[in-house]
Amino acid sequence: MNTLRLQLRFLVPLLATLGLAASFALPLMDQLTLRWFSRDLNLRGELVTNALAEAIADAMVESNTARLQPMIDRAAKDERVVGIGLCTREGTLDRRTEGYPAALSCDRARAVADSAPPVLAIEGGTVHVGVHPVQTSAGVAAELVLLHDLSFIERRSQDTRKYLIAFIAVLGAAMAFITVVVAQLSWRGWVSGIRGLLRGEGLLRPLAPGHHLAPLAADIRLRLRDLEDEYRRALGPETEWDADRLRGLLRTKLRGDEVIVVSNREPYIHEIDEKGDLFVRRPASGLVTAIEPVMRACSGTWVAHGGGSGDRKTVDAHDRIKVPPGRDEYSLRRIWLTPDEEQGYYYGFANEGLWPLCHVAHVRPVFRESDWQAYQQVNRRFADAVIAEARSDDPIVLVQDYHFALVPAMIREKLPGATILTFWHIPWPNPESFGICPWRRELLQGLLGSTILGFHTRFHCRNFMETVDRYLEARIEQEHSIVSVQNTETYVESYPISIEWPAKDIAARWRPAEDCRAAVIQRLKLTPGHRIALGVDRFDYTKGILERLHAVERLLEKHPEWVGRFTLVQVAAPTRSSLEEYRSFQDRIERVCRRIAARFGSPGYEPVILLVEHHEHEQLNELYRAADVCLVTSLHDGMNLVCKEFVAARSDEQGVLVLSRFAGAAREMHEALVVNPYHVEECADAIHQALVMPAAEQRERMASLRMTVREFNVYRWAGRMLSDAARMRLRQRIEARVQRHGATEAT
Ligand SMILES: Nc1ncnc2c1ncn2[C@@H]1O[C@H](COP(=O)(O)OP(=O)(O)O)[C@@H](O)[C@H]1O
Ligand SMILES: O=P(O)(O)OC[C@@H](CO)O[C@H]1O[C@H](CO)[C@@H](O)[C@H](O)[C@H]1O
Repeated sequence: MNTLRLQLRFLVPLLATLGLAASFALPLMDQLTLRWFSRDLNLRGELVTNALAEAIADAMVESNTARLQPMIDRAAKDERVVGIGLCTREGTLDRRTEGYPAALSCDRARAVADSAPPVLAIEGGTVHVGVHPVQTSAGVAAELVLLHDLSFIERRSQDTRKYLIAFIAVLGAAMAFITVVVAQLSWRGWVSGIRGLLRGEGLLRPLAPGHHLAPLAADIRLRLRDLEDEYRRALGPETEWDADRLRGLLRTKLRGDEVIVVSNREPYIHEIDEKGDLFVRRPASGLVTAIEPVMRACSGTWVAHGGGSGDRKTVDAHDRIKVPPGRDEYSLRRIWLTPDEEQGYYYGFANEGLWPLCHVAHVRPVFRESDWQAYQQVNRRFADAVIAEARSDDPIVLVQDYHFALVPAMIREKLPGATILTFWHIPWPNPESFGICPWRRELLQGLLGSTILGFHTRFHCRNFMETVDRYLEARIEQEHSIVSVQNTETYVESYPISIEWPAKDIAARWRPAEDCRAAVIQRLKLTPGHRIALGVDRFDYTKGILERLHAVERLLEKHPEWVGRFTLVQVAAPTRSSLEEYRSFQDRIERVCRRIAARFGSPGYEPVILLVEHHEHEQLNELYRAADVCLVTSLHDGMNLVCKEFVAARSDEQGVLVLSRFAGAAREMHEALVVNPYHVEECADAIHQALVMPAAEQRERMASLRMTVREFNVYRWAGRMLSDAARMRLRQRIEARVQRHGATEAT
C-alpha cells in the first residue's frame, strides 16, 4: 500500500506533465502542418498560374475570351482543385469554374489569401484560397484565384494526430514503467539501508565516506547520543545499579535464594613468601574484577581452584575460608588439583585448546586426548563440589567461563531444579572455527544444561546459536533467543560485563591526577612534561602488545618530535607462563622493546618501559591517573576491563582511550579512538591524535565514557542476569503449581 502511494507520487505528476505536453503539442502540430500545406498549395497554384499565364494573356489580348472558360475548366479538373476564378486587372470576377462560389468576389478572395491561415469555409467543405497574378511580358494581365480542397489535409492531420497520441501514450507507459521499477528498487534499498542503520550497522562502525547513507548514519548517531544523554539525565540515579540495589533484588525477587559461583580463578590467593610468611594477593583477572563485587553484595559461596602456595594453610576442615580477608562477606570453597589435572585441564585443554579456538588471534589450538580426559574429570569434580555446597535443591549457580563448559549439564543432572547461569567470558567464534574442536558436540551439550547462557555481545550469541544449529539436533527460536534440546530450554542472551564504579568516598581519597603524574614521572625517571601512554594487560598474545609496540615505533618514525618526550609504559602481568607459546611471546616482546630502544632511545630516555610484574590495584590506579593515553589494542577480547578501569580512574575527565575495535568494550565505548590493531599506521596516528587532543575535547569524550561505565557497571550486569533468572524461576514455580492442581483434580 505504501509503495503504491509512493509510486503514485511519481506517476501522477509524470502523467499530468505528459498530458499537458500533448494538449499543447497537438494544436501546434495542426498549425504547423497547415502552414506547410498552405506553402505547398501556394507553390502549386503558382505553377498552375504560370502554366496558364501565356494562354490567358493571349486570349485576353486577342479578345478571344471564349477560350478562357474551357482553359480554367480543364485546370480545375485536378482532384485537389475545387474551383478557379479569373479576376480582371480591375478586380472583377471575369470567369469562374463550377466549384467556385459565385458570391466569392475577387477582393474577398484576396483578403482571405492574405490572412493566416488562408482558409475559407464554403458549401461542401473548407478550402485553401490562393490568389496568383497572371504575369506576362507586359505586366500583370489578370489574377487567378485557386480554391484547393483541404479535406485531404485534415485527413492527414488526423492521422498524424493519432500517431502522435499513440507515441505519447507509449512513451508515457515506458517512462511510468521505468519510474515504478526504479522507485521500487530505490525504496527497497533505502528501507533495507535504514533498517540496517536502526539495527546499528554503520552506527557502531562508521560507513565508508562515500556511502549514500553515511550522512544519515552520522545524524542518527548524534541524535542517539543526545537521546541517550537526555534519557540518563531524566532518569537520574533511578537507573543506577549498585550493591544495595543488587542486594534488594536478591532479597525481593529471589527471596534470599542461595547463590553459588564456580570459576577456575579464585578471588583471593594466599601465597607464602621466601621468609615463610603468608600474604594474600588479588589475581590479575577480568573475571575476578567483575564477579567479586557481586559476591560481596549477595554473600553465598564461591567454588574455585586453590592454586596459591599458602591456600591449604588458610582453609577450614571443609576447605572453606571467609573472604575478603578481614571482612568475611562470603565463603570461598577451594578445590585442589593435582599437577597433572592442572596441566591437562587448565594449561592443556582450556588454554592451549579453547582459548586460541575462541580468540581468532592466529595461534593454533592444540587438542590432546589426555587433556580432554583431564578436562572432563576436573569439570566433574567442580560440579560435585557445587552439588555438595548446595543447601537447597534449587540454588542459583553462576558457572564462569570456558574452563567449565561441561559443568552446567553435570549439575542439571543432579539438581534439575537449579537455575544455572553460565557466563562465557571470552568470544564465541563462528561455527567453522569452532567446528575444528574434536569434542564440539560434548561442549555444546554441556553448555546447554544452563538455564541462561550469557555472552558479552549479541554477535557472540549469534555465533553460538549458529554453532548449535550446525552441530546439534536442536530447536532454535531466534526471536526469543532460546535453544531447546531434549526438553531443556536455554536462554542465550548478551550481558556486557563491567567493573564496580568507585564509591564516592574512595574516589575522594585519590591523590590529584597531577600528583599521580609527578610520582610516576619520578619513579620511572622520566622528564617533567613527558607524555605517557599506558598499557595494562596479562602477558597474553591476544592483547595485541606486539602490535602496540609496532605502532609506537611507527609514531616515533613519523613524528620525531615525540622522540625523547614520549614513553609507553607497558605493565604486563605474567600469565600461563608454563606454556611455550606464552614464554616465546614474552621473549619476542622483550626483543622488540630492545630494538625500539636501540633505534630511538638515548641515555636517560627509554621509549618503552616494560614492567613484567603483577601490580596492586592502587599502583594501577596511580598509573591510570598519570597517563595521557591508555592503549587497549587486543586482537580479540571478550570484553576487556582495563579500558573501563582507566575511565573510572579519570575523575579529572582528562586522558584519551585508544581502543581496539575487536574488544567487546568497543561496542559501548564510542567516544574512544577506536582502531584496528593490525593497522600499524592507523594506531600510530591515533596515538598522535590522542597526544595533541585539546583538553576540552578530552573532557567531552571522557565525561561521556564515564557516564557509560558508571551506568553500565558490574551490578547492572549481575542484576540483569539475576532478574532474568528470577523471572524464569517464577515461571517454573507457576508451572509446577499448575501441574500440581491438574494432578489433584485428576485424582
Ligand atoms: N600487571 C597487572 N597487575 C595487576 N592487575 C592486572 C595487571 N594486568 C591486568 N590486570 C588486571 O586484570 C584485569 C584484566 O581484565 P580484562 O581486561 O578483562 O582481561 P583478561 O581478563 O583477559 O585479562 C583487569 O582488572 C586489570 O586491572
Ligand atoms: O584464566 P584467567 O583468569 O587469566 O582468564 C581471564 C579471562 C577469564 O576468562 O578474561 C576474560 O574475562 C574478562 C571478564 O569478563 C573479559 O573482560 C576478558 O575479555 C576475557 O579475556
